[in-house]
Amino acid sequence: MSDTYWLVLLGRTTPSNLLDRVGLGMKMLATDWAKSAPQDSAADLFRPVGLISVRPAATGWCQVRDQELRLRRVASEAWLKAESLRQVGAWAEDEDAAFWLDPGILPVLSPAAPRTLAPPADSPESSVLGSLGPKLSEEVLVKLQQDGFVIVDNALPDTLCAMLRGEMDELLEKGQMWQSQSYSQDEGAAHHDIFETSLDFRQVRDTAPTFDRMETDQGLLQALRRIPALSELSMQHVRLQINLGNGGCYTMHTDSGVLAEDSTQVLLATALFYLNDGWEEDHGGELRLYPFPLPPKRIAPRNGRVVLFHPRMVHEVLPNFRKRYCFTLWCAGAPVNSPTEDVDSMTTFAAAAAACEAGAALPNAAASAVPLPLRCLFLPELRPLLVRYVFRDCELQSAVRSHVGPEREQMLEGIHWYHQQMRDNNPDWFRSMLELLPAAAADAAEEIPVGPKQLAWLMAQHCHWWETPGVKGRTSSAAAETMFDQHAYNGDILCFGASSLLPFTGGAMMRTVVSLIGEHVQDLMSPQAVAEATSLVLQQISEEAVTDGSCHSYACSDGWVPKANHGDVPGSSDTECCQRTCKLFTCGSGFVANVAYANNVGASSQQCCDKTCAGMQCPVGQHVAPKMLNVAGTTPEDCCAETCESVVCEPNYAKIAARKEEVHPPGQSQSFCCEATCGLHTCDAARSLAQDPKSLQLTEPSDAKCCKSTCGAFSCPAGAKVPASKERKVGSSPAECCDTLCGGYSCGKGYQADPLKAARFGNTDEVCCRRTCAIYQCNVGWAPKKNVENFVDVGDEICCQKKCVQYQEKCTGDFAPNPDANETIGDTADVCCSGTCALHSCGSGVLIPEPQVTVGAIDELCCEDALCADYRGKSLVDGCNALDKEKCAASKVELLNTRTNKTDVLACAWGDLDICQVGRPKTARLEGPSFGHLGPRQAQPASCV
Ligand SMILES: O=C(O)CCC(=O)C(=O)O
Ligand SMILES: [Fe+2]
Repeated sequence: MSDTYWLVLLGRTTPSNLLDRVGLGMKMLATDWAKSAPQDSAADLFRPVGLISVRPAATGWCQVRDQELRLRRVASEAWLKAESLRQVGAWAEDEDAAFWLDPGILPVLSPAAPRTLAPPADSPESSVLGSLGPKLSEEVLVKLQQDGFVIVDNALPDTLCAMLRGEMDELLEKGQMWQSQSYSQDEGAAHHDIFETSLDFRQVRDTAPTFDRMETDQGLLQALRRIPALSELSMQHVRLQINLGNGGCYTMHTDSGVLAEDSTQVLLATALFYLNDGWEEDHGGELRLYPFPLPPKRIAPRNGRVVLFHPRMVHEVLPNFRKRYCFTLWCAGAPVNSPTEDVDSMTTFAAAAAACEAGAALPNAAASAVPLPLRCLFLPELRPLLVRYVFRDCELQSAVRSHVGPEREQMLEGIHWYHQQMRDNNPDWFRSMLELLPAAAADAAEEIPVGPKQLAWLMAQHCHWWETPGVKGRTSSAAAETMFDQHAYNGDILCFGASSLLPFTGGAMMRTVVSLIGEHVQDLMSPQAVAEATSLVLQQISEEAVTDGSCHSYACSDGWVPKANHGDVPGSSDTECCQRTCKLFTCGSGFVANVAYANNVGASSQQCCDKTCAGMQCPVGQHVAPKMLNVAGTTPEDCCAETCESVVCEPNYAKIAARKEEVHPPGQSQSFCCEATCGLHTCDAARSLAQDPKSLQLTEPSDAKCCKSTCGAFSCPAGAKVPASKERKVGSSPAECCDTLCGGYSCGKGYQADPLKAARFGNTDEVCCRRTCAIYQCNVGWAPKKNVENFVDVGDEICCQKKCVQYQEKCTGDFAPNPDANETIGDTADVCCSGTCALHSCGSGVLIPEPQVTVGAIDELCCEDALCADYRGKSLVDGCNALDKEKCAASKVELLNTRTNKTDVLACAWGDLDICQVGRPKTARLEGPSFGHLGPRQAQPASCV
């Protein structure tokens, strides 16, 4: 295919001879276009007056030199309708004075041409998202603009990703996130395992300072503003999200809408940032985009990856099995005043297209040139509707697996109803064509003749997700308006003008399309052209039908649809010409019919039915719920319910073994899974029965199963008896029931049986026996007595004899205490005390004065000279000693009697020892004066004291 294209110039003057210079085919084409061009009036006829060959420049735009235009103008004078030229392109203001043609007006099979982008701005300093700007290259932005989405890897450095994960973890931990809901907070169903938050929730800004900075960060906005349609981007809204796994996922949805209830700030771009280190396939959680008419696209949530897309693009998150981090920047323009009309809930494509065009805020008014309902293919606002129809099964499955809670059923009913409405309210041919587009778009786009592939390709190329605002003189989309501008439209070989019908007839499906839209074509073409076109098509169709005996004229029966190449297949029966639809199929076991597939071609359970829960492998402790056995379901959440296995029975109830694997009815886990045990049974006490502790876990309680005889009914052997405490106890043996009586007990050594205790319970010496002296321990002051070993009533008096230590205090009078005898056995003064001199009889001399004071029993201690009494108490007794014999007799000595304090005068006399002595001289030795001491003195030499 050549890169050179022809611009047809229409004018009101005679055709220029310039046209002669081009080939005949091209001239005919131009003439055809001119015929179908709308005429201001009959007199004011537009004709093709010139052709300019154009070649797209590197930017994708086509440049037509001013010089060349001028040349044509000179040559053909008034041939150019300036306004229409302005409408298809823009006059550049630069000195080149070149005219730039929007690629939208080029023949539709031309390669896609990107728009020019604004030049890149300097990356903002200290931007958190600073690393992102350089990644959003021209190529990336162009791709985004065309496909409606783009994936950018390594957009954020690993260190930043780790830090952001940390802040998100902290938010979750501190209760700063809410459970995600689909649709709206009030009426939506909960998304299980997903938590979200935004900067204005609680203390999120303080806890997550890096995210806080992101709100005003220019890194992303500045790059996106290079796309003309996004040049007004002014702010971004930060949304954080953690998915805990367990299959948590987001249902299919779009992000389009307004940011806050009181504002009409419209979202213009969504940026999803992923922070999942080490993502692997079995972690799940991929994003699935529906860039219709392109087929759905799965995108792994890899660390540092950013996915940019149009908020109107339907998307979902597939079941996720690991903690998954994601944050979103929703980019919006300045607030606008007129609210967007809600076309999202409409079910008739044609009506929705009409509503779009009526809504002042919607840009694609020019699409009205295309027959309804085909117009909605070219109105990006309606893409979500088309996606919801084509991927209706996906939408239902997505809603099932992503929600929990009682609202889910209601929601599913709503979605199902919506799909049915779409089916009922739109023509079959259009719906089947819609369904062909994604597969067709996935194929290479080169092939001709024209069919759904090209239509899909046409949509993808020329109906861009974002429209270019602000092109001179225009209020709506450049691409769409150009595409459907009447001039361009009528010159477009694919847009159903008379000459464009033929290529479609190559395929039977498209022939159907053409014949069905025939009536609409009338709106666009002169009656004559329509008549020609229609007869041409019909002629060709009938020729084919007649000449080749093909299925073309065969109408399929109910439940059958034409084969893809219907017109080319020979035959005249359902089996030859048609394919069975699921409407005729009866689902096999393990499958259940789904009305949504009724019109699908198919004749197998896989094609026509949903799997029921019957084959589901439920997790441990769960089983397929009986009510789900014949119901569609693909996840354990849909299909499984708790079995008795995981139920904990209340006390005195036991699990019913046979029901372990069974699912219990909701709210009846106890009554269904558990049965009473003997723990609940009351035994018949009147029959001396009591609960058998071993039976507590037994089920089906009865006296026979749960009770045993009590000891009250048992007779113990001699010497034992049932104690009162065991009377109600279960038992029937001496060991269980009987306690020994003392009468049956043999006392140990040192003990004697106590007859008084014979009837008492006991089996110890202490309880049953009396102690004998044999084991009696005498107290201090007592010593064991002999021959009393068998005495009972033990005590010191009986078993022991006194020691002298007890007697000491009685050693008085003529006796004195004798500690030496303390340990001696005895209880008399003779044995225990010391005798004093009072008890002594002197052999010579006389007893000393106060003899009880002195312990002793010999003369030396107890006796003194009889004269001692005279001398006692006298002093200076030696006053005679120095005198000689003569003086002696004449001398006297005065003695002081200290007791009486009287002085005695005593004569000296010559004594036997030839010394002068006082009085009657004696041999007794007189010690110095020492009188008056008290207390016993023992072993003192006898002296006069
Ligand atoms: O988690 C994702 O990948 C997408 C989340 C999303 O679509 C949303 O929050 O609107
Ligand atoms: Fe979303």
